[in-house]
Amino acid sequence: MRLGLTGSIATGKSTVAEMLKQRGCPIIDADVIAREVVMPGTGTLQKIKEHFGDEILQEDGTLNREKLGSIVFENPEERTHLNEIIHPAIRGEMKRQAEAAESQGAEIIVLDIPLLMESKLEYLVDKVLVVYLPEELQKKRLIERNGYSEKEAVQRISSQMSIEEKRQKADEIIDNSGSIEATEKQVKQLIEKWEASS
Ligand SMILES: CC(C)(COP(=O)(O)OP(=O)(O)OC[C@H]1O[C@@H](n2cnc3c(N)ncnc32)[C@H](O)[C@@H]1O)[C@@H](O)C(=O)NCCC(=O)NCCS
Ligand SMILES: Nc1ncnc2c1ncn2[C@@H]1O[C@H](COP(=O)(O)OP(=O)(O)OP(=O)(O)O)[C@@H](O)[C@H]1O
Repeated sequence: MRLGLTGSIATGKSTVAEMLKQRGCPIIDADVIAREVVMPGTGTLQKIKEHFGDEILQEDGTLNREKLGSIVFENPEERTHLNEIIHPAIRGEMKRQAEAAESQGAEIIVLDIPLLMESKLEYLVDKVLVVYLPEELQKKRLIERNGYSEKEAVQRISSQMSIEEKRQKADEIIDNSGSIEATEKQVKQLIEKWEASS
């Protein structure tokens, strides 16, 4: 089964992915792939440079992520443009890795995709699991983790579909507003449920 793991920024996807990994599920991480597909020498990085200009690269030729982030999170049109450049490469690589994990006999394969719903990628997976937090707590954890100002945090949160809407569209929900142990318990119960039904 291909499980789409999603949520919104800082709701706890990586935390839950790590728990699923500990229980033996292979994880395919869209954020990691998003970094790989813009390595120096890739066609994707070339296209980003053509659109955003040479200033978007650092002196060593790698992408200046902070600078690109500050452009695309302030400007929805630029964000759409970046998505059009980078998302096809991410999708292709995710599919390739999922097929490889399946051919090695994995039963539950986790595709960790922050923008699964925004990018309409439900077709890539069999079930969607949303890691949920009320928005106020999401903002608090984001500010604590990244040291963002209130404005930077709100800009990033509002550049995604709201977590309430994602929760309504989910097949399964993990509520990560409690302790790590409480989240761990929900992960365990879900795995047991899937294993019993397979
Ligand atoms: C703009 C970039 C360079 C900023 O890099 P930075 O290192 O600061 O952030 P990072 O990649 O760790 O992303 C952090 C979180 O921001 C959110 N996010 C990233 N890209 C987007 C986007 N295009 N739209 C909305 N939210 C986004 C996601 O929740 C993600 O988990 C980078 O996020 C990027 O290349 N984005 C486009 C690729 C993409 O859509 N990635 C999301 C996974 S599919
Ligand atoms: N149950 C919890 N209690 C307290 N803090 C938590 C809990 N779960 C996660 N966190 C913390 O909240 C922050 C966000 O969690 P995490 O990095 O897993 O989110 P994410 O959804 O993967 O984020 P992103 O979308 O940015 O990749 C981290 O600093 C993490 O340590």
